Amino acid sequence: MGRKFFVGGNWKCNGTTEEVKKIVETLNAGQVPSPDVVEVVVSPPFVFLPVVKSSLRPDFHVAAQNCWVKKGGAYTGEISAEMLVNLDIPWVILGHSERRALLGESNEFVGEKVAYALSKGLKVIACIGETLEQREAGSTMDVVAAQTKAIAARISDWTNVVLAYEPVWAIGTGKVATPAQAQEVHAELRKWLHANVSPEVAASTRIIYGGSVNGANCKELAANPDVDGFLVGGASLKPEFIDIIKSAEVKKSA
Ligand SMILES: O=C(CO)COP(=O)(O)O
Repeated sequence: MGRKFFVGGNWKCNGTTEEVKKIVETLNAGQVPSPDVVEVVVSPPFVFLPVVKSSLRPDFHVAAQNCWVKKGGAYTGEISAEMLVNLDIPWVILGHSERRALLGESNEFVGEKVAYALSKGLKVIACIGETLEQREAGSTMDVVAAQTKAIAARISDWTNVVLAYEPVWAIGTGKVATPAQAQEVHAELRKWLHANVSPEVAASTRIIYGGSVNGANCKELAANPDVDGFLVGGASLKPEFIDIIKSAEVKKSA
């Protein structure tokens, strides 16, 4: 079936020139499995994309953390998909919960962004996930299905999409989902894709987990059959990101 393990590092709104240089040096020196085994994508803030792209090892790739919903123009402060393509930035993260919550990005808006970015040739890490209140109310699957549906309704080709399940209550809290909790939602999402998109898309789309992933908990999470990798926040700024990349080995021996 061949869903290649995927590890993304979301640096969020962090870093100085000096810190970025250090992180890249650490990444470049890290011993990791070959690109046949794991796909690694790091996502610095926009302003550092060119320097990271030009100094990063060639087997790792870069992603932007957002892009505008349509063709660029009079949208002060925005960065367009066209610009990312122009700079040869292959990936973009869209729909992160921080943007959904703090900047009011709706399911529909995120769906439109995903469709536009794909139409320009970008690959997309599309983020979904429930809040603690939603989980406690028992509506986790309804929430992530609605978020996924808003994307599915606007795209027909899932080849360049990675779906990142990031429960909001696990992001930056140190409160990681248990392997069973992650597996349960990933399996349900795959079922949803099977029923609502196609069996092929369900089988081939990578569903990665994000939320307090670190060097200590990654192997246990990676061992789950429907966990195809990670989107890492805080730990992606630290040397332990290399250990998280190495957790791809768990799949090889599975
Ligand atoms: O939001 C995340 C990645 O996009 C996860 O963040 P943390 O790994 O810091 O919890």
